[in-house]
Amino acid sequence: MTKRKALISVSDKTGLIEFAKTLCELDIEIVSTGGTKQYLEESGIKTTAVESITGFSEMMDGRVKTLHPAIHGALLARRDKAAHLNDLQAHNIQLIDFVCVNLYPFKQTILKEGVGLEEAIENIDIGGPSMLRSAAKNYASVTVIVDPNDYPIVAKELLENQQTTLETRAKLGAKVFRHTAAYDAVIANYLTHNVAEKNPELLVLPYERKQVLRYGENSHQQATFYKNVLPDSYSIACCKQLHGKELSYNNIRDADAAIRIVREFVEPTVVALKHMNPCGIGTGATIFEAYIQAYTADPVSIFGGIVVCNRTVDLPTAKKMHALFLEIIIAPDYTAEALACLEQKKNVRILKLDFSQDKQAIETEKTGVLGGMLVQEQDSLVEEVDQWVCVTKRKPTKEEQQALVFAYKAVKYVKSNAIVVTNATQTLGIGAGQMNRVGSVKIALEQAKDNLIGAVLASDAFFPMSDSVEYAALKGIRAIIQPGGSIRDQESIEMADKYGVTMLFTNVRHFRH
Ligand SMILES: NC(=O)c1ncn([C@@H]2O[C@H](COP(=O)(O)O)[C@@H](O)[C@H]2O)c1NC=O
Repeated sequence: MTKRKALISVSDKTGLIEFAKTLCELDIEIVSTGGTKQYLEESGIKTTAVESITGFSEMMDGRVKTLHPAIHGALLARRDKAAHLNDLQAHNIQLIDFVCVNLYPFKQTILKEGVGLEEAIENIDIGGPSMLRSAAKNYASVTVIVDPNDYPIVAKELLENQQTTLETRAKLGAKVFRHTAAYDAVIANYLTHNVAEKNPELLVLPYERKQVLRYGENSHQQATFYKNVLPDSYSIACCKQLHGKELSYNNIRDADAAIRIVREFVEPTVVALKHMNPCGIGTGATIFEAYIQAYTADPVSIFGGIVVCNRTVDLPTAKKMHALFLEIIIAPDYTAEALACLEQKKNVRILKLDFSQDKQAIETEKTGVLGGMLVQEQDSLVEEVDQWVCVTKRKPTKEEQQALVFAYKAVKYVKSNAIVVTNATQTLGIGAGQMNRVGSVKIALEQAKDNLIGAVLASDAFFPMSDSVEYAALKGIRAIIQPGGSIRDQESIEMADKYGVTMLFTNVRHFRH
């Protein structure tokens, strides 16, 4: 009786020797390609060269080695169809029952420094996915392994029963199509980018599971966190957790929102955030100062919130944080004493984020809608402050100008209709997500009411009417920044002039819905 055959052709050799030894123990003949054969034989594992089956030697630098009917016929033949088996016999092809293939490292190649198109193209695997797909299509009879993590389960079943179960083969087959689809998606996106195609007719998104979450937005919703297979600018997906409970769905979204804000600032900055909106943004000469600014911006809302710092957390800052209940702290690093201080609380999630990564936001923004997905560029436009126009008689003082720059950075990250009241180093009042703009103005000013000397106000979009301007002026605001663009801008300008308030137009709107 001819031995059962396993075809092994792998780039990632993890766990291979042990698995191949198990196949030998079970008297399964191993057929392999050049590099894999050499690797196995160096460990004393005897294999048959794939060339002895195809009758062709590998050619074109490995572009063609297993692409042959003797391989694909052996994998695709239905074992329950006499006609298929007759075809095999007619061509003297023997069945292959096991396939163990993983692919040329395309992703790792394109991530290397200075890799050109030619090298990338040579790392597009063709023969490997073809074998995987043939085997996976025929999972009813063929066991296919694309992930070395699956060697143990297959080995176990073979050692116990000489064969794998249909259930396992079906799972492994489905996994293959996920892997080849994701592999092709990375290639497709790379080549699409290469030809600068901005709106391709098909969107293919390779994401890998990072974490199965305990639940989603609410405890009755299932949820999973998937991350882009290609690392992008610094993000919640790249954070390393040093301490505390597992991140939840809401934690991840909030942390993401907070990280986006801190990206905007170069100087030491702390962002405190709750429910996708900042409740305090503070800057200072040191991270301690910045934290105090963010905390005092709204000492009530920060409770149970998320704090992101863009500098190493030191002991004095950690002590202040420790005095509060915070869900998550994110920073580029922590001094040993600061970490020890924060770790006294069992549950607080302490995360480290490498801020040195490229912060240019190249990843697009994707929003799910029922039945589809919207894709847009991130709102990463850098404001050109010298293009802002003062439309009122009164011009901003130097201090007001600094505060207006700070306010306009902050308002961009507040849910529309967004209004922020700030000084030059901290938010003082934040009106978020109201259905009319004057509602947000009132909320922001009510919160800032004890700190309005020298405060400025920013709006993420134009004022449709002059009522907001009047309200702000009556409360003591002396300078306002907004995009402008309403057909009734003139009314707002006149209202500002009436109260001696400065108003700048930026001509750039920053809705955040
Ligand atoms: N061209 C082919 O027919 C072909 N057949 C298998 N491969 C790949 O070659 C790699 C293994 O090659 P080797 O055993 O020679 O080191 C595997 O990642 C496998 O997916 C091929 N390479 C690329 O397409």
